Amino acid sequence: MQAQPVSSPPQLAVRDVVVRFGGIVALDGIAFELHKGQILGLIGPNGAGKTTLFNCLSRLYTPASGDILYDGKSVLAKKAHEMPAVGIGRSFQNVALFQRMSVRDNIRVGAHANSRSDFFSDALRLPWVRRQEAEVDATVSELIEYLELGSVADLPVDGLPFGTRKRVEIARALAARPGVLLLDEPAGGLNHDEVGELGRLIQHIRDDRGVTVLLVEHHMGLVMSISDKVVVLSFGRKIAEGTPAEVQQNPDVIAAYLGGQSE
Ligand SMILES: Nc1ncnc2c1ncn2[C@@H]1O[C@H](COP(=O)(O)OP(=O)(O)OP(=O)(O)O)[C@@H](O)[C@H]1O
Repeated sequence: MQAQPVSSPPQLAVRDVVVRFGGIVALDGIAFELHKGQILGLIGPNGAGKTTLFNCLSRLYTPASGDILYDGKSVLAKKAHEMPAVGIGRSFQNVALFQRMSVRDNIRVGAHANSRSDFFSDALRLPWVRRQEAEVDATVSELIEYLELGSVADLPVDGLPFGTRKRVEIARALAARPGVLLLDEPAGGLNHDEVGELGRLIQHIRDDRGVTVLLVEHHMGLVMSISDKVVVLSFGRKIAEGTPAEVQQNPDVIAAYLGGQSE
C-alpha cells in the first residue's frame, strides 16, 4: 500500500503538545502529522522526549496543553486501555507479555481488546458470542502464520528468545487491528540480522495490512532505511522533520547528535 498524499487529512495529528515534570519541560510544543500508510521515525538523543511523547500517544501521560487527534478526533479523553479500540496499538520497549501464557493466548488478549462481551452472554454461549470467538480464533491463527510463530504457538512466552517475544508483542498489538501502530524501540536487543528482518516485517505490515507506523528508535540504520518521514526531537523541541535524506543532512540534527556524544 502507498502512503496517502499529504494533502489528505492526517490519520494522527500531534498539536503543540507540552509535557512538564516539575521544572523540566520534557515536550515543548511538539507538532507533526502522520498520514495513512506512512512509516514515521521519531528520533533524538537521550532525554529528547521520545518516550514522553510515545506515552502521550498511548495515553499513559496527559499533556499539560496541546492535543492529539486520531482521524480528526481528540483522544485525550480516552484511557490507555481504550486506545487499542480507538485504533492506536503499541509495543513496549522491554516487551510486556504475560510470561506464563502461551504465544497464542497472548495474541488472543490483543484480539479481545476489540471484542465485546458480558458475563451472561458468555455464560449462555449466545450465538453472537460463539461467532465472536470464532472471529478471534481466526485472527489469532492468521497472525501466528503471518509472523511465523507456528512452531512456538502453544509454548509459554517466558522461555522464548527475545527476538521471538518481540514478534509476539507485535502480533498482539496487530490483533486489535490498529490503524496506527506505535513501536517503542523495537530493534533494542536484536542482532544485525534480526534488525534487518524487523525492518522488512514493519514494511510488510504497512504494505499488506495498511497499518500506519510510528517508530521510536535509536537504531539509525533501521529508521533511515524504512521511514517515509523522520521527526527529530532534542531537549523537548522538534528540531527537524523531513525525509531520511533531508534529516541526515540537517546541521541542527548533526549538532544535536554530536553534542549528545560528547556529554
Ligand atoms: N517520569 C518522569 N519524571 C521526571 N522527569 C522525567 C520523567 N520522564 C522523563 N523525564 C525527563 O523528561 C525528559 C525527556 O525524557 P524521555 O525519557 O522522554 O526522553 P527520551 O528521548 O525517550 O530518552 P531515551 O532515548 O534516553 O529513552 C528528560 O529530561 C527526562 O529526564
